[in-house]
Amino acid sequence: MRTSIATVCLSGTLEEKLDAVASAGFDGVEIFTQDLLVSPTAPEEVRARAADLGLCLDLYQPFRNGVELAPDKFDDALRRLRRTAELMNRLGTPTLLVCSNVSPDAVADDDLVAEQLHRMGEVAADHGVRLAYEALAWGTHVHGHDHAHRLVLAADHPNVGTCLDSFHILSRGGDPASIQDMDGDKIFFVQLADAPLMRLDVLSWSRHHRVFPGEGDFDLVDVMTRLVRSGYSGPVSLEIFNDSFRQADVVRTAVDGLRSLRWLEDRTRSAMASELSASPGTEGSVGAGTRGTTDRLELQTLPKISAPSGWDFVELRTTDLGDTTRLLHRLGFRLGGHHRSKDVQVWLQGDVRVVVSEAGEGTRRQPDLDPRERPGRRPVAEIAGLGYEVEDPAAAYQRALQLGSDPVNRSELPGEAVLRGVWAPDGTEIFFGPAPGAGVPAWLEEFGVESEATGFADLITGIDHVNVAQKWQHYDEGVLFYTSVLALEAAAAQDVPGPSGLVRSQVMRSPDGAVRMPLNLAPTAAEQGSFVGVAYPEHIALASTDVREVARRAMRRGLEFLTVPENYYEDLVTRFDLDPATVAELRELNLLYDRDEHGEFLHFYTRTLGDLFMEVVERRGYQGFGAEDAPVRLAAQYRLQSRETSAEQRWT
Ligand SMILES: O=C(O)c1ccc(O)c(O)c1
Ligand SMILES: [Mg+2]
Repeated sequence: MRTSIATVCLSGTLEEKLDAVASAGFDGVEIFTQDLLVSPTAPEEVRARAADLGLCLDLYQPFRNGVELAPDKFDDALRRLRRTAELMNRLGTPTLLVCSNVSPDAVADDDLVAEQLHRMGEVAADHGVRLAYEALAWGTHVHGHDHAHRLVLAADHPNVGTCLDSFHILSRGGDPASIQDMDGDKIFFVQLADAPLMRLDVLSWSRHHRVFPGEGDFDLVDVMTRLVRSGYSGPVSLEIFNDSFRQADVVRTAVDGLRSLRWLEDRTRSAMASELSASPGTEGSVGAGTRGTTDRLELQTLPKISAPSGWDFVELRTTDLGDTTRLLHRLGFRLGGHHRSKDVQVWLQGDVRVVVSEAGEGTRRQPDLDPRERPGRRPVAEIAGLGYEVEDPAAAYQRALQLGSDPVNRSELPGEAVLRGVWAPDGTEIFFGPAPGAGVPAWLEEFGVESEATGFADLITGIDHVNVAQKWQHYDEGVLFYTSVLALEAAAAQDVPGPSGLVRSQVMRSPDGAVRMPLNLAPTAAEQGSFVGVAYPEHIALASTDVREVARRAMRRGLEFLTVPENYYEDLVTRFDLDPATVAELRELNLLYDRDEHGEFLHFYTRTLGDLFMEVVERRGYQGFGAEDAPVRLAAQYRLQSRETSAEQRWT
């Protein structure tokens, strides 16, 4: 499948965009007029630069208000078209996107429109270019892909075809099924965009909220399936108008974009497996289709994976080993051992394995959280890495690389277990480990752990969820990464009110719930105005069958809890009619409480250590994540942080 991306998706100058698109590995690019006209680079130079980069200039766009015109206005449209076609010849772009008319003056007469498209086709033919007519969702009269295609067929000119854009089709509830009945050779261009479902007028929705495939709610596998059946063989291009993408790092956005297309291509190939196995093709790709076209879309596949079956380990990195390991001890963890060749410890309890390493030079995960750049701040502990148990670690690693992820290099000595990992967009190191057979994982032996059984009653049994902070620039990228690289599924997003802003929260989970990761949108300290603090802290939530006993033991061992305000407990009684003894116990142990239709939820939070805190949860059938309690936590953390910050300011 030939991949392309519109320059409008990306931040920066035209020149920066071309470089990023090429370095990400796209085959081609759509040039937006706006990007060219603000550039000092001549069209011929753009063409040469693209050729040097190995990029095809697939499309030039948009040509607006050029059709569906009153006859007295059409001559000027043809004049503009000639000028545009000349420019396209200099650029070397073969196809021009012609939008349906959005003006109140647009003409509704289909015969006239077909005739105008035919005459435009003649101008295009004179210049050796093609016109791809696209129905904008907010077009005055032409806003459906079927309608646009009927007009194209009626125009009956070899240089006039259809441009399909998934956003315009799906945002109006259009049915993509009709695509498979189109002659693929009459589809001149295809643009893909996903979007979250919203109640918003289609124009605002399209111009601000499009996202890459896999980052929203549209069924693009269905669109792709229809497209394959049509026999279309041209580029599949991304056209995403998105406020965050326009501000994010151009190279990262381009990599994210190509990841979305590769993932979609693979999903489509799987969805069409039985249909396509009937047709000849090379291994891992799809050959000629039912229409007998020799070059219908070829779909590449990725190494197959299933979602992780569990957590292998979490790795904390800290500048204060004492503080961090004390926290673990207070929660009932015991030192499992020291790594035989690295300065790393492992702490164990139940099925939970926490690797603790000391932060050294160049090991910071998020540079803006570096304590050395913030003299006077508390020592930092953070989630550095997450290990997952997967069926086939080598395949999962290969797949992640094919999806454009950067490998993590961990030095290992001969004979030591190989840790295969990649960087998540949020800076976490993601490791693929084998699903455990009998006994302890191989890597644990390097810590001198021979058996995980200890004879202690482990009150903590596993990891309930891990909450990872995402920067707003990379939130959608994070969702796609965890979807495509780990096969997690995205639940609906929620907004949690906090003192420094709404925190967007979205749970990524494996189908059986063994791995659950709420992603949280993290405003950074610098973006917080007067609020000087660390970014949104992350946390590991530990599962327990008796959270009250964990809390009691932790209290005896001196754990600093995040304290819960009395107002919260009063409200609990109002909400749930709890009896006084229960509430007294919750209060004594700093426990929070929630209930849903499935059951009850008891949990507590520790105070934040650096950029990290821990939560211990007891689910009695409950299926949520304590969203009602999160604002209480955010407010308590905010108060502590501003108190600590102002104390520091007094001291410095
Ligand atoms: O928002 C627009 O105007 C616009 C322009 C060109 C397109 O291809 C499109 O899908 C939307
Ligand atoms: Mg479009």
